[in-house]
Amino acid sequence: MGRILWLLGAGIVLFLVRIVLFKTGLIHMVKKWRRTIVDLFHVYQHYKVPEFNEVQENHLYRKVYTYLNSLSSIEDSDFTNLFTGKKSNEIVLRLDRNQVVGDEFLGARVCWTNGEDENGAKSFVLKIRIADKRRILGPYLQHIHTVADELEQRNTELKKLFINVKNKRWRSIPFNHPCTFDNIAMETDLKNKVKSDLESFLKGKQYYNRLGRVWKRSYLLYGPSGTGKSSFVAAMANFLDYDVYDVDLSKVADDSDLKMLLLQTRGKSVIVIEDLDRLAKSTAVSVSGILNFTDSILTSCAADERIMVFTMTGKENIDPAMLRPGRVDVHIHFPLCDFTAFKTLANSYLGVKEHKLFPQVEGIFQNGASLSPAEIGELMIANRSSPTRALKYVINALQRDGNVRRSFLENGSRRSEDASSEMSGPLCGGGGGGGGGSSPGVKEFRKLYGLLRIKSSRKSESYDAARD
Ligand SMILES: Nc1ncnc2c1ncn2[C@@H]1O[C@H](COP(=O)(O)OP(=O)(O)OP(=O)(O)O)[C@@H](O)[C@H]1O
Ligand SMILES: [Mg+2]
Repeated sequence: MGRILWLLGAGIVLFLVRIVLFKTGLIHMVKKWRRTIVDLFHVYQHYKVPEFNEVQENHLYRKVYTYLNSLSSIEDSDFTNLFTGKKSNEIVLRLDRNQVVGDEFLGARVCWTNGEDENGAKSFVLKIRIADKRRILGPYLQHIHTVADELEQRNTELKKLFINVKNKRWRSIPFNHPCTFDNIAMETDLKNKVKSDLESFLKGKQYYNRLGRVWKRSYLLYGPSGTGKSSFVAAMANFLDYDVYDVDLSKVADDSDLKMLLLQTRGKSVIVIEDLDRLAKSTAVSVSGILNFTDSILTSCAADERIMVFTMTGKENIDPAMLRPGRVDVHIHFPLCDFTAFKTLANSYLGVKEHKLFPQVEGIFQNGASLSPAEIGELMIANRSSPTRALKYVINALQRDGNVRRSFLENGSRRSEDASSEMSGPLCGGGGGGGGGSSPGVKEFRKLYGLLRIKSSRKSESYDAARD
């Protein structure tokens, strides 16, 4: 009887201890102690996965990052970061600096530490029992690869914009620029050509590989300010569903920094260098350094499936080597507004397809006045509540500034003609683009390499297809 009572008492005590441990959370502390004690009886081996190896991004680091952040054990950590996810109501967990997270694989326990040293160099450190290493290390890393690939596949709709910061590193933010080919005012013909060019690039991996070429394509966008070059880059990225790397040359110390930045870019991305003609003069990076960007030896070290885009106001000030065939595949001119582009803008900004003031606007364009789509767009946005008022503002601006612009361009054009008798035709684009004219050097180059010009009209000036 006494024995039964004793057993009953012991059972009740155990039950109460259990309730206390679980209700108060003391159980976690007990587990931690147990683990610390067990750890004392094992020998461990550590593996470091740095974010970068010398210059290149270590892809395993990214995979481990994706994998660890998906582990449910993060939720049990003492401390972790919370961020908003893709959707506004979604919360995601992210490892904090030096946070340790445990994982189990094939019955073995491993630990990861999210390390960062005082110089900001990041790495993950895997701690694994020597006794388990031989059995699980290989399959475990393979498992991380597979899970991370699946997760990345699911997250592909989240595009990123990378900006270079100091120390030759990229930092990214979500890229959600609203610009698409649909809302860019541009000749439909030209737009379709660019789209099909991009589509055939997307499909061309095997073709490029067979030719022994790096799978990349480069574009040169040139034209006056506010004509939509940057918007076009965003539209390209949206069309391809690619990330964007925006190279800020003023933050690049020299050519070798530029190379290192390129080597860290991932595939499926658009790499942009804006305002090349302005920046090339004022930065520490040389034209030859920029040319290396398109150089096959260098690019073959980096990821495939990349689009390079250079923007500039005019081609005259640029080194002809930059325009050499095979270096920049497609040249696209962005002219000032003409009447057709104006109508596209009126439709998208004011919702107006036809208007009694249109004939007057057309007349002004026919007289040669023009403004950039950005200037016209701004006037339309500011007066969007009244299309008639908006159009009157546009007419005033065209009559006032458009003619100033035209006379400026005419003078510029005369200067160019003085400089070389070989210079032919108007400045690129019927609207009178500021930089469309080909310099004599460029012209010679075109003749020499027999570059294909798709058309010879004004439209054609917009799309020089110097294909492979
Ligand atoms: N062709 C266009 N169609 C529609 N909107 C345009 C067009 N061109 C410019 N815009 C509008 O004008 C603004 C400026 O355009 P954007 O920055 O793309 O011009 P840009 O050519 O890159 O100019 P810059 O040479 O000064 O960098 C954007 O907000 C864009 O929406
Ligand atoms: Mg721009």
